[in-house]
Amino acid sequence: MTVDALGGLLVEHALLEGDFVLRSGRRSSWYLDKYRFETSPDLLRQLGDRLAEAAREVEPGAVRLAGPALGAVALAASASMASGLPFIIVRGETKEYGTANRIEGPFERGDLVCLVEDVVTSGGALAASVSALRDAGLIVRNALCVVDREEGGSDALARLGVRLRALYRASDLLAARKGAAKPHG
Ligand SMILES: O=P(O)(O)OC[C@H]1O[C@H](OP(=O)(O)OP(=O)(O)O)[C@H](O)[C@@H]1O
Ligand SMILES: O=C(O)c1cc(=O)[nH]c(=O)[nH]1
Repeated sequence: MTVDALGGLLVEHALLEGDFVLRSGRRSSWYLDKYRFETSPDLLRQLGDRLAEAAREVEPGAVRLAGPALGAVALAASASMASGLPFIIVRGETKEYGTANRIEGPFERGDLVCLVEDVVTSGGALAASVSALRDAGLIVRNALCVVDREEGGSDALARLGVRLRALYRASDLLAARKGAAKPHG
């Protein structure tokens, strides 16, 4: 499948129009519902293949992928299967019982990881994951996402010393949507 064809399927399956409050508190007239593409086995496989390829390019020395919960876990799992790299899961909050982990899955201090995210808007969610990973002694220099909404996330991450590579820019997806977005609700 070509990059453009996969982008078209993301729009077809997941682009919603309406009035949405985003994680950052901003409002938007559109929303890319990642769970609509991550729950499709064909799309998940295709995205995992592309994220694995991108991880090899941007961080060839990575020994693990890292997926922030919840949305990026399926993507990290798919990219892990495609690349053979193990992955870890970054919780939003430390678990309050059992292992009391913030980061799930085995790792060693000093491991170089490549972050995998679904959608980046302000970069706030990824910045929190970068802090959690660095606090645990992991090295993070690169992050991948499926869609960069181009609303400051890349610059915010750059200020933390993390480069963001997106499979798709929102402006390209929106330009190609040709009325494919679904009304929400
Ligand atoms: O770049 P930001 O401004 O931080 O916004 C993007 C983040 O917000 C969404 O997560 P959401 O809060 O929907 O969490 P979920 O993965 O738990 O569903 C999205 O999946 C990113 O993680
Ligand atoms: O910024 C967000 O919260 C956000 C935007 C978007 O398009 N999709 C999503 O899952 N989250």
